[in-house]
Amino acid sequence: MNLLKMLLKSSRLALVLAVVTGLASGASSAGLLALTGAALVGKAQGMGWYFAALCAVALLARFASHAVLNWMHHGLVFQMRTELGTRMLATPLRRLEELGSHRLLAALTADISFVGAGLMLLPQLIIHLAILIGCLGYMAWLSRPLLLTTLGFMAVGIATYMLPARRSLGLMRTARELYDRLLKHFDTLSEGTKELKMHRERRLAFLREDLVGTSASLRKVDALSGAIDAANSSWGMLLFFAIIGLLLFVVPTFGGVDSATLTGFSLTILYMQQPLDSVLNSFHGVGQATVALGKLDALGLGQEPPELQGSLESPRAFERLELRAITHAYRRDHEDGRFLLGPIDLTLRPGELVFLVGGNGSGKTTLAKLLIGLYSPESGAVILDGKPLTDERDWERYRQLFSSVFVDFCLFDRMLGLERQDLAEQAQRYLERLQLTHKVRIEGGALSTTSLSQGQRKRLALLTAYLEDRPFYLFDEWAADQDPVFKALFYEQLLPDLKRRGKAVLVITHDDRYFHLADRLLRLEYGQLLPEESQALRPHGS
Ligand SMILES: Nc1ncnc2c1ncn2[C@@H]1O[C@H](COP(=O)(O)OP(=O)(O)OP(=O)(O)O)[C@@H](O)[C@H]1O
Repeated sequence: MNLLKMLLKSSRLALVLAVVTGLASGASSAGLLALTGAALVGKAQGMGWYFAALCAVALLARFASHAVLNWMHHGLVFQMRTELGTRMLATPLRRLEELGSHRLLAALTADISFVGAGLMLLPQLIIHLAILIGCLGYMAWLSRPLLLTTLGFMAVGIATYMLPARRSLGLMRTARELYDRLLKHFDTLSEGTKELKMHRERRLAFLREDLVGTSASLRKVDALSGAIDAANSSWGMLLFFAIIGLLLFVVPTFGGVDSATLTGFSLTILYMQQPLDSVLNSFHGVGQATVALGKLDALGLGQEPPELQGSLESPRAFERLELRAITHAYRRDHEDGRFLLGPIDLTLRPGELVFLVGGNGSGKTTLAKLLIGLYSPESGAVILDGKPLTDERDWERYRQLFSSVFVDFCLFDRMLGLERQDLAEQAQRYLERLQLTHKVRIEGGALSTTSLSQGQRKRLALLTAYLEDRPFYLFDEWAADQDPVFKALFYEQLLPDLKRRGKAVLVITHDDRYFHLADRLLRLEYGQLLPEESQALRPHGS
């Protein structure tokens, strides 16, 4: 039902067109069949032109119906891909992290294609059901008692079909869960290639227990569900031939039915074979699409709120940014493992160079994500220039204040969204400053390469941040991969330059030999911000 609603919502006109042309195709084929039947018993003299005209209508209608269906299918897949991508980006980061990339990938690939294929089946299902109803009407006109016999057989067929079909649907759900697990293994396969290659036992265990194990379970479940559907479809066809057998071999022995009626009945039933076969076979595809749609719903993706529609002017500066008693907790199954950050009170201003330090797992990155609006605080408030952020429009504008480079940064090979007159010259200047001119060129707003060492890639991420030219810069252990010379350049020249330009800069770092360069040193311990240390107490040199 969900599928039908979705289809009606997204392409009502195309659906109507597909059904109308499909019905015209079915009706003209039925007309051809009726004429053939009449001709066989010598009742269609002089109707050759009707036959030719019906052939032309059947051809055109069939072509139009398939063309509309094809166009509709690709339109729907396009629409789903676009909508899903947009909705993923409108979903809170925390939710996306909880889902994991494998589930998102499964949705973007498998679910979209199953839903697309299932939606394609629906118009055909409607057309074929209409043709079947039309045939039943014709049969009622030929002989009511024979129709009742046929309907009796059909009722047995439907009843015996439903039970295995439900089992098959259950198996499809299991298969879909297994597919999620398989994609997680694929993730491991690509991310852990080095570790798997270097350790034979680990590799064999991974292949045997994870990849092959899940893959084999999936094959078993898929094959069983396919076999049930095939058996079901064959059972339906068997009943169908049983009806023909009954008409041809049993009914004549009772007498009372003329040969014209029997011929008409048999031909109609033969004509029903194709739509009936198609209806029976489509249950598998519709079942898969229903399961996929359920998975897409279960992702719980967000929608772009209405307040974000239309133009949105980004703030170019701020005076004072306050975090007031903000908290964040990572929820886990066991409360023992729960990490709570905050409540945190913090005020930051332009022109300040602030270092955020603390042990591994003390909450620095979490605080950074809260600060720049990637996570929403569970309690407390973020106040920008005296005004607390309330709706999504406030938060979206707020996020435009920041340029950030996280540890797991993404390097875009094009300067997306950075159209400016002097972009190329500026980028060239920064490339020189970052000592990358011998490696990378900017060509038509794109980087000539991103295949570089990790330290060089981080410098390119810094280049993008420079070009964004926003009022607040956040670096999460940026210098960790830099050589000592460039590390010194970063702390002693690049950061002070940003400060001189009036930028607020927050640097997450473990490099204690540079702590003395910060205006303020914030220290986190087990999710709590310690009282700020005075300049005199800071380590100077390691
Ligand atoms: N995605 C997540 N899901 C659940 N818990 C998380 C997640 N990310 C972090 N945590 C937990 O939150 C705590 C703080 O993590 P966070 O990454 O903020 O620490 P950090 O101070 O930046 O550490 P490091 O110096 O190692 O980068 C950790 O104890 C970690 O277990």
